[in-house]
Order: sequence, then structure tokens, then C-alpha cells
Amino acid sequence: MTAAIEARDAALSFGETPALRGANLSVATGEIVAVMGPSGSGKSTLLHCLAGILVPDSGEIRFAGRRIDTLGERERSLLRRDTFGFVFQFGQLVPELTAAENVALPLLLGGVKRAAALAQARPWFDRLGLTGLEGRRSGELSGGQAQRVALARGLVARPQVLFADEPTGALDTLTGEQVMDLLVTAAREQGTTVVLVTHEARVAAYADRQVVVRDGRVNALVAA
Ligand SMILES: Nc1ncnc2c1ncn2[C@@H]1O[C@H](COP(=O)(O)OP(=O)(O)OP(=O)(O)O)[C@@H](O)[C@H]1O
Repeated sequence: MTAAIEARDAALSFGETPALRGANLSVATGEIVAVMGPSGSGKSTLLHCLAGILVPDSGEIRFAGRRIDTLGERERSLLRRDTFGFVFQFGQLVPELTAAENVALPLLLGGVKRAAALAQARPWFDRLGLTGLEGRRSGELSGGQAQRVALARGLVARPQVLFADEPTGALDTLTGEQVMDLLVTAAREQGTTVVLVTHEARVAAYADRQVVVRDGRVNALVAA
């Protein structure tokens, strides 16, 4: 079966620093994979390569069987906008926008009219336990609330792949588990493939499969 997203022998250096040294990872459609590993091992670099944010120096990145590392910057940017969703550690909400506008943002960028985009954003507030917070700005939300808004924004356009880089990294354990519960439930409902970078075993346990990046290479998780 064709993988949803795949790295084949991907290598990337930042100057003299090798971040990836022949990384292989194949994620099936609808699969939720947690990428673990020590600090500086290459997890975020791998995620950024898979998501078409970075281009490896060598090797291949494929989405639905098609190479994306050979695409130009504009094509990769459109692919990211139209096909992928993103959630980062600190939410990175746009502070000037309301929570509802933040959630609607990927739709607005994709050309959906404002009223329609906001209408599509609205059900996410009930779904993620954020009812009544639609008009708040990020400064008026708790860390957990802001991260749930970021999660809604990552999923609102029904991306085929959701890339999540330490989505619970800034949250306490309980709040982080609530966010993971919501992420996994929503991704499964939509059939969204998820690549999740985390250093927390408790968070990785929500995934279907865990892999470990060490020195820029991907290994299957082997029980200690
Ligand atoms: N933009 C950059 N410029 C220079 N070096 C970088 C850059 N991004 C990452 N690196 C280096 O590449 C290596 C891999 O970094 P990466 O961020 O992928 O690791 P990570 O496993 O995600 O780490 P962490 O868990 O600490 O976030 C590290 O040695 C890092 O210092």
C-alpha cells in the first residue's frame, strides 16, 4: 500500500551539523505515529522535511507516493496550505485575532469567504470544550485552551496529514493528556494521518506506533 507520508534515506545538514543522516519513515494513511528521541537527535528536522518545510540535501520525501522534495517552494507552500495541518508547542496563535478567527485562518488562507470560514470554525469550539471562548484573543486564554484552539486550527481544513511538534510541551500533564485525547479522537474521526514529535513517553503512548530518532536516523521503538 502507498504510504501517506514517507522519508527515504533523508539526509540534511545545517552547515557542519548533520541533523538527518539517512532517515527512513513510512506512515500509513490514518496512522498516528509518535517520533521520540533525545534532544538534538533530529526529530523536528525530520518533521519539517516530511511536511515540506525543509528540503533534504539527499534522499526523498513522498506524499501519497509522489515526491514533494523536488517541488518548488511555491508548490510546497500550496501543498502545506491545502493538504497538511500543523500544531506547534506554543500554539502560535495570531495574537491580534480572536480564537474563532485563528481557527478559521487556514480556511481564509485557502480562499473560503469569511462568514463561511467562521461558520466552519464554530463547531470546533464545542467539540474541543471551548464553548464561549470564540471571541477571546490568545492573551485571554489559558495554555491548555490556547493549545486546543491551535489544534482546532490544525484540523479545521480536514488536512490529510497533521504534523504536531511537541503539541503538549508547554502544558502540565493533565492538560496535555486532554489535548492528546482530543487530537487522537478528532484525527481518527477524520481519518487524518498524524506525525507527532514528543519527548514524553506518556504522550507517545497515544500513537499507534512509536519510533525513535537517534543521531539523525529512525529506529523502531524497542522495549527496554
Ligand atoms: N536552523 C538550524 N540551524 C543550525 N542547526 C540546526 C538548525 N535546526 C536544527 N539544527 C541542529 O540540527 C540537529 C537536530 O535538531 P532538531 O531540532 O531536529 O532536533 P530535535 O530532536 O527536534 O531536538 P529537540 O528535542 O531539542 O527539539 C541539532 O544538532 C540542532 O542543533
